Amino acid sequence: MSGTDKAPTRLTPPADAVAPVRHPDAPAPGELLGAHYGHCFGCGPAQAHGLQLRARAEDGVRVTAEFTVKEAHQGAPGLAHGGVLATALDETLGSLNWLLRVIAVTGRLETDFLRPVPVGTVLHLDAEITAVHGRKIYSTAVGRIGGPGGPVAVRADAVFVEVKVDHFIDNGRPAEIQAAMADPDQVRRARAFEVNP
Ligand SMILES: CCCCCCCC/C=C\CCCCCCCC(=O)SCCNC(=O)CCNC(=O)[C@H](O)C(C)(C)COP(=O)(O)OP(=O)(O)OC[C@H]1O[C@@H](n2cnc3c(N)ncnc32)[C@H](O)[C@@H]1OP(=O)(O)O
Repeated sequence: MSGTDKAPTRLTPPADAVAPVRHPDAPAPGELLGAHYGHCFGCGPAQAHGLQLRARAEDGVRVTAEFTVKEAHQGAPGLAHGGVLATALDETLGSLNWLLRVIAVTGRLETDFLRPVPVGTVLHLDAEITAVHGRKIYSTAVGRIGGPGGPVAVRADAVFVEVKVDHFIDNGRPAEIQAAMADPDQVRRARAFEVNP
């Protein structure tokens, strides 16, 4: 049965969930994670109107990230679109899985929008993994405005589900998959994931 056939309402880890373990080869605290894919709408440098979010490893299983809201990201005049803000949270939460050396996709993402976020604002994101249960990775994030210690504008809780690289090969478009496989860095990463489950 696929995830879409179930009632995926739980964001609270089960009682037998375990604490996340930072992989020994995870990027050092302070290190930029870099884009996982050049054309990613969340982090890719090749996406002119994308978020171009930059995430940085922190201690433990935590990342911080910044996203500058641009004109292309508006919903209401002069304000960030809620879906774009959800994307920033999704991307930041997704980047956490690098610290476990696990490939995972978003299963569930629950977002609270607490304050409007004007164009030109730098959104300061802070995310951490809270628990792991089998293939499920539970995480939480906040986005602040006016500085890393500013008021919380958005927050989210999520469940990511671990997948194999076949998830992308089987479901992605052949042209993009072939291009990604031709990128030596991408292949290196995919291999690293395969040998470091
Ligand atoms: C060769 C080329 C190179 C490639 C290199 C790739 C490297 C890339 C690196 C990193 C990429 C990350 C990309 C980041 C982008 C930002 C993050 C996104 O936006 S990701 C896109 C949005 N998300 C999706 O498109 C998921 C679509 N959904 C699915 O594919 C499936 O539904 C999936 C994989 C999530 C689950 O399907 P199942 O058949 O594999 O597994 P089942 O058995 O259904 O679930 C496993 C466990 O997870 C729970 N689960 C499943 N769905 C859930 C949900 N929605 N909420 C809560 N729990 C859920 C289930 O209850 C089950 O739990 P129990 O083991 O029984 O305890």
